[in-house]
Amino acid sequence: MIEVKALKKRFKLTKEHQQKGKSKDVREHDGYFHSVQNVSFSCSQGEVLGLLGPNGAGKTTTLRMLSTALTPDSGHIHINGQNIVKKPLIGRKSIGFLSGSTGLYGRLSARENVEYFAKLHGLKGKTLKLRCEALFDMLDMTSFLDKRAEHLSTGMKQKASIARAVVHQPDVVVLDEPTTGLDIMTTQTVINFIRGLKNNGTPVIFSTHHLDEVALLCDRICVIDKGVSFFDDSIAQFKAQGNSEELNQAFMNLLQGAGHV
Ligand SMILES: Nc1ncnc2c1ncn2[C@@H]1O[C@H](COP(=O)(O)OP(=O)(O)OP(=O)(O)O)[C@@H](O)[C@H]1O
Repeated sequence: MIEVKALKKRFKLTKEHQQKGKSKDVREHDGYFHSVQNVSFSCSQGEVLGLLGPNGAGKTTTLRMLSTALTPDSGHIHINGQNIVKKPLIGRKSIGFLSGSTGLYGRLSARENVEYFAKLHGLKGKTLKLRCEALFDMLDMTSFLDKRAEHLSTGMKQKASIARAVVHQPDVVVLDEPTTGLDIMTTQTVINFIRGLKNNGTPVIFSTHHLDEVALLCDRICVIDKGVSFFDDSIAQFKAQGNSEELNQAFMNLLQGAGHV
């Protein structure tokens, strides 16, 4: 289980970043951009949580704190009771993180990339081979395993990046917009893969702008805007914010209710 409480992260503003005039974001003050101001949510065994919010809401900044790439200014992130803000090494072992950038080594093949990260996580021998082969199969990667990463298509790179992120069988999987830019077939493979993680009991948190994927996968929803989470509840409660099964309406109603549009 992962519990996130009252996360905050601000960035020091350089002269180039400072905006002038009325269009200035309310989060820009005191020489800082307060990207994440108060974000809380939780996700238990076997649940999938969708992190929703308009562009610039603070989703990626939040997920980068979960991955330990960024240190929160304040707040807590507990995985199975361990505070990973205080113990980032435990966090790195416990979380599988897919970021927006692929992070693959261009000169290594897809197979070599995944096996390399498996070795970094201490896997070896038959265990490493079996784990990698299982992932290659689940993500339908066999046709391009020996191609260099720099020559792979967007979808192939994304599959290799996902395999790389989860090769160590992390306790929690965090995916930043995992299907952005993918074709229909590849999107379906990724959706099936997330379902497989859920069925194995792994909590999955993913950010997305695609509400059709939310309807297919999510048990819980967290909505954030302007760096603040103002909804963290079940998919049933999320749907209840609209008049029908139409999730777009629920999303817009929530943003309007919170005074964000
Ligand atoms: N290093 C930084 N310095 C200054 N501002 C930053 C920095 N990183 C992020 N921000 C700002 O924080 C805000 C939140 O960005 P973030 O990437 O987390 O949003 P997002 O919800 O993931 O957006 P999108 O849906 O467009 O990907 C943005 O306004 C962004 O410009």
